[in-house]
Amino acid sequence: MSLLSSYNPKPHVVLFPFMSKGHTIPLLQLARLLLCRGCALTLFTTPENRPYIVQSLSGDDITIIDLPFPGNIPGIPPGIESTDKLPSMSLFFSFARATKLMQPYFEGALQKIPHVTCIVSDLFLHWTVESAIKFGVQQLGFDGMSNYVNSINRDAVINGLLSLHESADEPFTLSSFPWIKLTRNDFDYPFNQRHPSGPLFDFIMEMGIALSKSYGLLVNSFYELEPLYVEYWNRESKAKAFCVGPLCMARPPKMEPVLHQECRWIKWLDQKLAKKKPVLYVAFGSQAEISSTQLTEIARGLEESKVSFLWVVRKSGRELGDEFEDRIKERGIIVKEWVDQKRILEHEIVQGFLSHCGWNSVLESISAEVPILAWPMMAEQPLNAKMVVEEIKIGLRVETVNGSGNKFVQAESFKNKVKELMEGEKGEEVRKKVKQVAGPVL
Ligand SMILES: O=c1ccn([C@@H]2O[C@H](COP(=O)(O)OP(=O)(O)O[C@H]3O[C@H](CO)[C@@H](O)[C@H](O)[C@H]3O)[C@@H](O)[C@H]2O)c(=O)[nH]1
Repeated sequence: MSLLSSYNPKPHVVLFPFMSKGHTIPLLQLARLLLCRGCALTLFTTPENRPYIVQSLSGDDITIIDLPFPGNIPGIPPGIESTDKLPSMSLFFSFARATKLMQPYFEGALQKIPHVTCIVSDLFLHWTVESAIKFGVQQLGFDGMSNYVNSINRDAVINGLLSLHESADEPFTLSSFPWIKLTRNDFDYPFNQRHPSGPLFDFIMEMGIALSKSYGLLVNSFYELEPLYVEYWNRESKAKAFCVGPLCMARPPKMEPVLHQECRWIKWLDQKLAKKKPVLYVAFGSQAEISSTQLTEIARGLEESKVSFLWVVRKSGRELGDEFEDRIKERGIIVKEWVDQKRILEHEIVQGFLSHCGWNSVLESISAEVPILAWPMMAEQPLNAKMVVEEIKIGLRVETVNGSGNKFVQAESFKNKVKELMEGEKGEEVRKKVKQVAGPVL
């Protein structure tokens, strides 16, 4: 073969998503956009994640390469290669740190790919930046969070705001955004500590150092949603933010329409539409851990609200009691399978979303013009909830017992807030607002 015939004129992007649904899904959506724009792609994953990738992406211009996921990691059972399958989210850090053992395999494979234009990899895979430097290729980071959250984190850390007060409940004001008041409880471990330290802290610092060596940060957001925060980030940070979202607006995979017709929950939504009964969608992402006691409170709150609801329960559902489904069957449906969340949110009859405020869920809700009832649980979700409720005003928030440090919510708060969102004046206000906010992307 001549040199000329082996030369591929298409830009060739290497994508490496972190093995977590909330991180993989948006990068697969980005992959579809890049394919539509004529790029060739190589996507790295692991054997257990391959089927999910294959069902979401196909075509002549995409190569999928499996790298072995490290074995013998204490606490992580063999075959568990995605964070949503971990026996406990307390293993998240061990899982993320273990990925560094994939570096030699990644570099071995990279060596065989000619003409790589750039590498897009998750910040959790921070070691990929070193690989990119070795191969003389530009790398762009992806962290799946908003500019609002990235900017708040930066402002709080750089200005030492997290160590101001002894109590994690004591409010402080951000230096660059004085209208934002936070407490340390709004941050996840280790940043909810007055003097964060330890292996997880070191890991996050490594991510920061890697980002400073990146060409930039791809952000799943759009400028009009958070202009102040995009501008702040791009003024202050070496790695510039490129807003490429909302990625959920990317063309869905071809197989999805077939699935829709077969889903009992879509048929159920169609029936509610025929009866003009607005539905609240209830779902908490791919990895939230909810205790049985808390599930019971949600169930009672939903039942007593008398609102129609579709609830995706990631557990067996047995915790809800045998008669629960019978009692609510006129008004509610419980789904234990993986659903097409975007499709549900886009259903005309879905008019509210009780959400943990994972960033993908927030963007999917905005794109579908559905207001949110926010119940953040972990990671940056409390900050996303703050943005949803106080900054862009497209949602309400449930009340936790005993203030911000505790995430437990009683049935009464669920009931009252669900009614407020679906039937009250405040619900109407946020419903109007979300349509305005969605304007630029629709
Ligand atoms: O049955 C399901 C369940 C989930 N999803 C999709 O899975 C994604 C879930 O992402 P997200 O809403 O962001 O929640 P998490 O899975 O909790 O996401 C993690 O990753 C996000 C992006 O970094 C962070 O914002 C969250 O805090 C973190 O928990 C969304 O696209 C959903 O549409 C489905 O399609 N079907």
